[in-house]
Amino acid sequence: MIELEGLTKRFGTKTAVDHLTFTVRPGVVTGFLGPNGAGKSTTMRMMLGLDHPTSGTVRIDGRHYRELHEPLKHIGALLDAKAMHGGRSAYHNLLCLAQANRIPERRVTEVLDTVGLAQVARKKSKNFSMGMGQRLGIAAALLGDPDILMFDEPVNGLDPEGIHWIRNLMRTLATEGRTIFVSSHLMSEMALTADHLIVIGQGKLLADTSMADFIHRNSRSYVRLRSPQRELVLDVLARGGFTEIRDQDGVLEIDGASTEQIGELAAEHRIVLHELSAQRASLEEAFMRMTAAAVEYHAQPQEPAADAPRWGAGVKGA
Ligand SMILES: Nc1ncnc2c1ncn2[C@@H]1O[C@H](COP(=O)(O)OP(=O)(O)OP(=O)(O)O)[C@@H](O)[C@H]1O
Repeated sequence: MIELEGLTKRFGTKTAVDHLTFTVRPGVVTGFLGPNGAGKSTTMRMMLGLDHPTSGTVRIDGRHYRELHEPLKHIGALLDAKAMHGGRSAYHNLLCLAQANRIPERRVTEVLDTVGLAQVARKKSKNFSMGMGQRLGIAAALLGDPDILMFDEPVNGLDPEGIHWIRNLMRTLATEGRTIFVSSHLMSEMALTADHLIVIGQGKLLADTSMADFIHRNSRSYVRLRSPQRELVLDVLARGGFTEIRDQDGVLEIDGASTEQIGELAAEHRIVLHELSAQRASLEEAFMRMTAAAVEYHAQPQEPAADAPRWGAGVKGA
């Protein structure tokens, strides 16, 4: 378990992390999200004792990082995969780490097997591809067989097979009862991997909730409908009190309605439907919606294109 209480970090006048209080629990994958510059890396560095908090505390299994005896056996982390010694082989890099942390040499072979680098174990790590370097960094995190694992952007540089592999690895590690804390900018990947989310913006906590709840609270859900009797549908919907409707090239998107309500209304008026489906926003849309106000560096605002959909009451684009 990782517990943060009032964790704060200032760099001069810049407050990178602002009174963060949350707990990362075992047995689930917890995703750590935030726009660029939100303070994710700084938070992770403080969790590992690499940066000192200006105020507040981080506890790893109830203790400060510096109080941990043989820390790699408690917490393993992938922060910067390039941190390895390039002139050494993968095996030698891990062996040095194992020896410095009183970890038996057999673990080196085990973790190289786990991450799929056994065949290239004797090759110098400076010749590794980005994906292989990432796997080596993950092997280092796993070396002490820790109960807590922290991964900063673990899928960086991995190909689709590698991404699938790390997703399964994280889920398996969580199933074993470990605490898994992972940051990523790849929302589609996060949606498949994480059970719980911590979201920060400008150093502050924005959400600490389950994945399902986060998407539910921050997304727009609507009913999508296609019918050859569009005019009749619009008329019936208006009379039924459904006024939040957007027309997207003949496909109607109706807010504040359920498929049951619309389906029954259509049946009552003998309307032919070619499509009727409930739509829910993706994690990416939910994230964009929640963090819009907390993005540090906005792109220059641009005039919307003439055909861009606009929102308001009534039928749009009709
Ligand atoms: N050593 C430092 N000195 C001064 N400012 C820093 C330092 N490290 C981070 N910052 C600032 O603190 C803020 C948070 O940075 P951090 O790298 O933690 O964000 P992040 O969420 O990890 O961003 P990204 O998603 O882009 O990696 C940023 O504004 C950054 O410029």
